[in-house]
Amino acid sequence: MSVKNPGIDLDLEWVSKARVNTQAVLKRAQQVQGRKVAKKQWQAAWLLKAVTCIDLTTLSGDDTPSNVHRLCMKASQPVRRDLLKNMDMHDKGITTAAVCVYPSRVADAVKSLKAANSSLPVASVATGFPAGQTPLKTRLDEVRMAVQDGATEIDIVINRTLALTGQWAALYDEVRQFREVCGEAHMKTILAVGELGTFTNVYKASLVSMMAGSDFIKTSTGKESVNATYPVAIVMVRAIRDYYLRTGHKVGFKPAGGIRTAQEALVWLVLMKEELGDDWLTPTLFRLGASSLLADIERQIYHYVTGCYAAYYELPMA
Ligand SMILES: O=C[C@H](O)COP(=O)(O)O
Repeated sequence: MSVKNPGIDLDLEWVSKARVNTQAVLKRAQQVQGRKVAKKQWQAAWLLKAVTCIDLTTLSGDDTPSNVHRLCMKASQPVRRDLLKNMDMHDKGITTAAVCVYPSRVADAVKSLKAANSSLPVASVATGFPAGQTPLKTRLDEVRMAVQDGATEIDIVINRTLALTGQWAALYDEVRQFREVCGEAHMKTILAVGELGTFTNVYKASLVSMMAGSDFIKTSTGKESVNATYPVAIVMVRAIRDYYLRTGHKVGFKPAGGIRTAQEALVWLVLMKEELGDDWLTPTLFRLGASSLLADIERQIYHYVTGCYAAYYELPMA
């Protein structure tokens, strides 16, 4: 990743004046979902593009060095080589964008990738993921530990209590502190939109997180009951656009949570292209956070190449 957002001073006037037109957002989301996505070889190309934007994730209580190792191997070779060869894409270095794990598993992921000679980034969730309900000192220490263990991307969660009670200055200060302890690591800020109540709150939390120096804003942890939805994405990408127009800083977007099908991945790409343009169609500014999306994408690519569907056991880790 090379794009970095230095952030700006908190502009509370901008935040307090923000309003979102719910009906317009819902209408726009419906339009995007209804778009015809590219067919045949174009669709296969778009699916490969989606693969390169995935943060391949495991965030489970039963994660171990061995399943993290498997995840890393899959991230390094996400689509079967024979399928890529058939599409003449076998020497293009196609990998996922990163692997994403809990802080305690960062060292395992770094070790596995190093042993495989892979330079794939390791992202760590942090700051009391998923609820963010631990003391600030603990949350800051967690970021420090993940960075020390080799994570070069940190997915922090915001303090929803501050957002829900309108304490935007306090939220800005916390995110700023996380930014500092991230150092050179890229920071993705998870808003947990399913717990923010209103679109206006989502827009304000997006703005404050960007002002505080987030390199990406991310919808969800995958653990809330409502995760990445298209309407909420419209609100967030428009906040990204407004922030860019006002400051000149490009901030990335990461929908995450419940994204499971190739079809959904294509809709997310269309949404990015139409709302933010081609600059946001690369892993530097767009990620799909997902634990099980890759299986369906690989299956659709298999179908494109062979004309029939693979059983899941025919595709490793599918
Ligand atoms: O950050 C990524 C999410 O936790 C993944 O959610 P998922 O398991 O629903 O794909």
